[in-house]
Amino acid sequence: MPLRLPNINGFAASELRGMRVFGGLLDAEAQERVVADLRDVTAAAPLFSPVTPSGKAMSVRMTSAGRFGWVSDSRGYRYSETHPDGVAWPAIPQSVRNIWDAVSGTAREPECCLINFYGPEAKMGMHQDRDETDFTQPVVSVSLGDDALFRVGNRTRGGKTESIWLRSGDVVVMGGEARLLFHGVDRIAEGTSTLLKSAGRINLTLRVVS
Ligand SMILES: O=C(O)CCC(=O)C(=O)O
Ligand SMILES: [Fe+2]
Repeated sequence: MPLRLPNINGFAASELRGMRVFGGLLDAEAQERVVADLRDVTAAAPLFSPVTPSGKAMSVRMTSAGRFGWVSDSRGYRYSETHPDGVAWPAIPQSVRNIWDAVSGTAREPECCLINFYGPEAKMGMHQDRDETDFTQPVVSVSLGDDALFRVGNRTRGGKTESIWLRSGDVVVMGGEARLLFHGVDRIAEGTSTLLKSAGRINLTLRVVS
């Protein structure tokens, strides 16, 4: 996929190793709309604490919206059409789909909106997003709530990395050459945002799965 640098509503993307970073793409009202819509999602598909295949509890809590949700347990990491409780995932809210439409640069629709909730102590180790079928399709990440120190590495594990703080309303497109870069979250800066009722951060990742 060619690397496009769109200018959306006056927002020029900055770049981090080919990831496009739209700083402050969502204004306060847009952020509040998304958070309100996410409350409906988590009411139908509650946040759960995933366990890695090796049996370690992840520090983030998660749930999903869309046809597929991402799950992890002793059987491995995978996409599933049902929540661990057995229910279908709720639809991806329109407020979230609008973000995808603005920045993804693809005609495909997102099939999964993974919702990660980071408490003040949560982090996410360096990983690639590679449970999807088509790596020409981007992953779009939306940050809400407290700031997060986001680290980007290389296409193989290890090597030099670069970090940026992601703030509430920032949107990152991991596409093209940057689609398979290792990335993770080292820490959350507690109390840097008042968007959420409690301290912490929500990150959404929108994905084409099939
Ligand atoms: O929280 C973030 O900014 C990144 C989340 C992520 O990499 C993932 O869910 O795969
Ligand atoms: Fe990821």
